[in-house]
Amino acid sequence: MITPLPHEKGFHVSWDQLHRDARALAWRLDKRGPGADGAWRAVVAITRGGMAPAMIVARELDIRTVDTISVKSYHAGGGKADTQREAEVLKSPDDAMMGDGEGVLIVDDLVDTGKTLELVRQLYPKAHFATIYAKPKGEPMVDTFITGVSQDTWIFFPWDMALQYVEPYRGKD
Ligand SMILES: O=P(O)(O)OC[C@H]1O[C@H](OP(=O)(O)OP(=O)(O)O)[C@H](O)[C@@H]1O
Ligand SMILES: Nc1nc2[nH]cnc2c(=O)[nH]1
Ligand SMILES: [Mg+2]
Repeated sequence: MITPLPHEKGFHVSWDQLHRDARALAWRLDKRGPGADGAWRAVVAITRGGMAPAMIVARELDIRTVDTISVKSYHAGGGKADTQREAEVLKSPDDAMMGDGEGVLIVDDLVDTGKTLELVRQLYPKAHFATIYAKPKGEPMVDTFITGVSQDTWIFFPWDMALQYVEPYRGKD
């Protein structure tokens, strides 16, 4: 996990916005599969952030075969922001279903440095990689995305946030 602290800007995504963007991603992918009919064989979510987007994409495209891959990323040099990021697979999707990934849509919420997708791409080179959001460093790793944000932006997802009271701008003295 990269901490949000060094980031200049925050991009706050509501459930409503996420739903609309995930639908836009699904519509962009519709009939773009490798087969003659353009259908996709399966959707694979990169947990955990890819699960809600993958569910929405699978629903829009009427895909019932859904699996997950769990990737944990960490800083190789002990958690410092300037150290190399590494990634490791903790749980794999069904091997027989995946093959080399052809016809499979692999979905994540965002690509940042691209380390997570780089690892999954090595395993399933023929899969199609889709994210809702993408930062410039990670863009070469993703085939389809909806919204680009700058590298110094931290994206806040609705599952990481809660509504809370804020003091009025003109408070009592
Ligand atoms: O392009 P990268 O630099 O690899 O970063 C992108 C990944 O980081 C976040 O997941 P995280 O590993 O924090 O786990 P989570 O999905 O369980 O929140 C995000 O959901 C992406 O999967
Ligand atoms: N929530 C969240 N997780 C991330 N993991 C890597 N980059 C980000 C980001 O911008 N937001
Ligand atoms: Mg993730």
